[in-house]
Amino acid sequence: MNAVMQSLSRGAWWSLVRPFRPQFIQMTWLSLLTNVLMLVPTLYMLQLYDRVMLSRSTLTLVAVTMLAAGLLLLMAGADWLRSLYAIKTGVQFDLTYGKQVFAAVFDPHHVQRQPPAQALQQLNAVRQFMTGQGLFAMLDIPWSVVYIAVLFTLHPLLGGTAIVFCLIQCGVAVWNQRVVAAPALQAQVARQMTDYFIQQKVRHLQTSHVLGMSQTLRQRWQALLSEQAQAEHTWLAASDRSQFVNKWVRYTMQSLMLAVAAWLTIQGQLSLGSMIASNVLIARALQPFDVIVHSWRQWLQANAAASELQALLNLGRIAVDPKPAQALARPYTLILENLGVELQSRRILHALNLTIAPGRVLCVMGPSGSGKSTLARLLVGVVPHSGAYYINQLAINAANARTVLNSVGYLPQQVSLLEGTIAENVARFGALDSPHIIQACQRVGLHEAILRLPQGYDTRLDEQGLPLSGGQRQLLGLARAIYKEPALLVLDEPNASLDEFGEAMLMQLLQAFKQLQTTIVVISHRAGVLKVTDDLLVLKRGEVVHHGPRDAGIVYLNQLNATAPGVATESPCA
Ligand SMILES: Nc1ncnc2c1ncn2[C@@H]1O[C@H](COP(=O)(O)OP(=O)(O)OP(=O)(O)O)[C@@H](O)[C@H]1O
Repeated sequence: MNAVMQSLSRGAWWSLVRPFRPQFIQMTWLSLLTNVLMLVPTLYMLQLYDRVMLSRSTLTLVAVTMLAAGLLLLMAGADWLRSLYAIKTGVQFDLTYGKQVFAAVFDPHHVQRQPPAQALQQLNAVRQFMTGQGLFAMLDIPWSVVYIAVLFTLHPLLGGTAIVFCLIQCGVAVWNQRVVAAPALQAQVARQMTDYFIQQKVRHLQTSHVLGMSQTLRQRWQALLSEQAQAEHTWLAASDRSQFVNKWVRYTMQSLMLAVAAWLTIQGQLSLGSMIASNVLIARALQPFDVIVHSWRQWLQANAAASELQALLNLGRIAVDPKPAQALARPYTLILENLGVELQSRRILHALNLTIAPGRVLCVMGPSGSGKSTLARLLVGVVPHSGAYYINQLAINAANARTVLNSVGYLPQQVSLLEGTIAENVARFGALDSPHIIQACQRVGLHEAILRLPQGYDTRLDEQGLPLSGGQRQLLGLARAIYKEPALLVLDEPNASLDEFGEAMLMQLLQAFKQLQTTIVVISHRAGVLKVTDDLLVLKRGEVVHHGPRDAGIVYLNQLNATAPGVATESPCA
């Protein structure tokens, strides 16, 4: 919690809103107009008491009233225009930062400091403050000076008293910030932690229930909830206390101002009209401070959100709109030179030197945790590395992988289907190219099963891939990988959930893609894949312990299994 609070930097808010300076300047001008025109009711009142009442002229009354009504209409127009500008600026803010936040949240090379939904909520918090009353109050503060100047023209004592009252109101605002800031942030962080806990755990509802974890999870959640309730109670109590003090100070000051004006009137130094006008003027002068005190909570949230957002945007230094993919000519030859991968300060892959040729199937085997999946992710460009990785002599790195790898099919170990229709998932959420979608599903033997679903290819999947079975989800992941015949196909445990028919289909598929000169890398614990394998790579603790043609590899694996069982779960010769 402390870390989050320490990360707050004062400059974050301004650096986020700085691009919108022109709009703020326009709003400031409109604020000037609104605030100057807000003097109209006061001046009107003065005219009525000090001129119309004395002259008893109906014509003057009508003329002054019409002038005041016209000016008030202008004031309402300026205020309305200011609100419109604020709304427009909010939309521009969303358009400017929305894309960047999305890109940063979806950048696989950065460890996320927060869940995606939270980043978007933070964007909302900053935008809401930018377009709300709190910001207008800040723009109005300089015009309090104008009201004080008018009070000075009525009587220097009134002006002096107003300055003292404004300073007191500022003091209350600063005290308010001191009292409320820390509990507000603690409450916000506590709420985020509770929400995050629920979001994460509810995904595995059934497993938690069956394994008897529900009760322990509930206890943990209750502990978090009670922390949140405690933090919110502290915050709301501090906030209510400060609002009460603020209200008391404000009303007392307004009454005192009236008392000073009344005393000056008794002394014959002030007219009756000026006495009433002074009460209106001090209310106007203090109003922005009052709104700021009330909006303090919102301001703190927006400021904290701005700091978190800025940190996120600095992390995600990736192109928001990547350049179109460079056309890498098929087929792909992959070359890894002295390539290493380090994740969270641990060496996962060591000095790999490999050439992976097209039109051949490379099978990667090795014990659990030996780095197979990391190698797969590296080949599809989502893992930063040292050393060199080339495709057809073009160097691939974490920064350019997205724009360079234009034809990749990847099936991760956890299939990771997205919420959406079957067709959308196969087409990778791009334009729905029905012939290719159907072709991919036919190739993996899923087409008939999809047609048997009431809504066929339009069946919606949830984020766990339901209503498809485990094997069907894996086949759908495979269909998504082979969609539009990629030049590079990386399959991580593609047969883990497949029955013998599924496995036979997979062999046929790999044969077919070999004919298309596809570069194929398959990670598997199961020996079945070896039937279509050309080359075998064996990893152990992140190092290549064997790389070469399949048959020599099988001899090596058999020897290894005899001395250290478990390199391949099944015996390759079985
Ligand atoms: N994002 C990560 N951050 C830190 N360490 C990681 C990360 N991903 C993987 N590792 C570590 O890298 C090592 C290799 O993991 P990897 O998933 O590549 O192994 P694997 O050979 O595919 O294992 P399995 O056969 O069990 O799937 C493991 O020790 C794992 O803890």
